[in-house]
Amino acid sequence: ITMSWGYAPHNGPDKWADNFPIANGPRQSPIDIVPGQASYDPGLKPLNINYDPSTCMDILNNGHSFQVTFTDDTDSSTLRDGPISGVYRLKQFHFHWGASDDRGSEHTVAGPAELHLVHWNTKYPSFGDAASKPDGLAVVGVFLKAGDDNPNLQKVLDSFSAIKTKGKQTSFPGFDPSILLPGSLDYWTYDGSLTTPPLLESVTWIVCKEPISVSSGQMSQFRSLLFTPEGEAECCMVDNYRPPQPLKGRPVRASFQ
Ligand SMILES: CCCCCOc1ccc(S(N)(=O)=O)cc1
Ligand SMILES: [Zn+2]
Repeated sequence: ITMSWGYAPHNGPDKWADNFPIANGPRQSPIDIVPGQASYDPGLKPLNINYDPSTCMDILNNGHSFQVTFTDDTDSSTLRDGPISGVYRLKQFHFHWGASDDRGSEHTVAGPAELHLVHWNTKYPSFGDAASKPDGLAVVGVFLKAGDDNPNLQKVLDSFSAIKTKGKQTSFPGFDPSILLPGSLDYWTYDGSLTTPPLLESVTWIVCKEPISVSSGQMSQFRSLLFTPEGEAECCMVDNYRPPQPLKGRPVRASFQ
């Protein structure tokens, strides 16, 4: 029986190396970002993000998080510039969050949750192919900070009743994920990996300095999702984040002073 990885004591982050030895690799994510230790790189360009809402298709509970998936057969929703070269296409976005407002982000500047917008390098034929290349993926990370209600988030949360359990999916057309981005696109960047199995070391991480807000009530809605499929004993989808991994000498650059 193949191991089903998760976030519980028996199959969580401390056990992933058993089936995915790259978990102890040289460029694992997330990391603890220490603002004072990042080095400002004047050569870093501003992020160039262009999303077309018509590429937004559906929202899915995959048993680890929920994800909003985009059609990626054209260069309609793209990420360019910043620390990357070439054109990367938006594939999906998802979140990681905690059981309480004091934890849940993956990159630790910390907070109750973190948004990941996942893009793949169009020099490769597909996301799956790009995911195995050192320059294959670029993930934009945005911290969520406990505070005011975030109306831009509410549209996503309002779909949760249709995707409460693992495997449920519903159509989610016309959503523009750029409304989830903070006002400033100042960022830190470093070379890392997927933060869930298969933990492939193919991600250029681009972590925004400025958070977006989320209210405690909205965080409770995240926590109403389930890890478990319909008909199984209910297990709330919380604490679906990997703790920070060793930096192993990697430089962390800042796009701002
Ligand atoms: C080759 C199949 C890979 C399926 C998994 O895809 C992922 C996994 C993690 C992330 S994350 N938390 O690092 O943004 C992004 C995409
Ligand atoms: Zn993620």
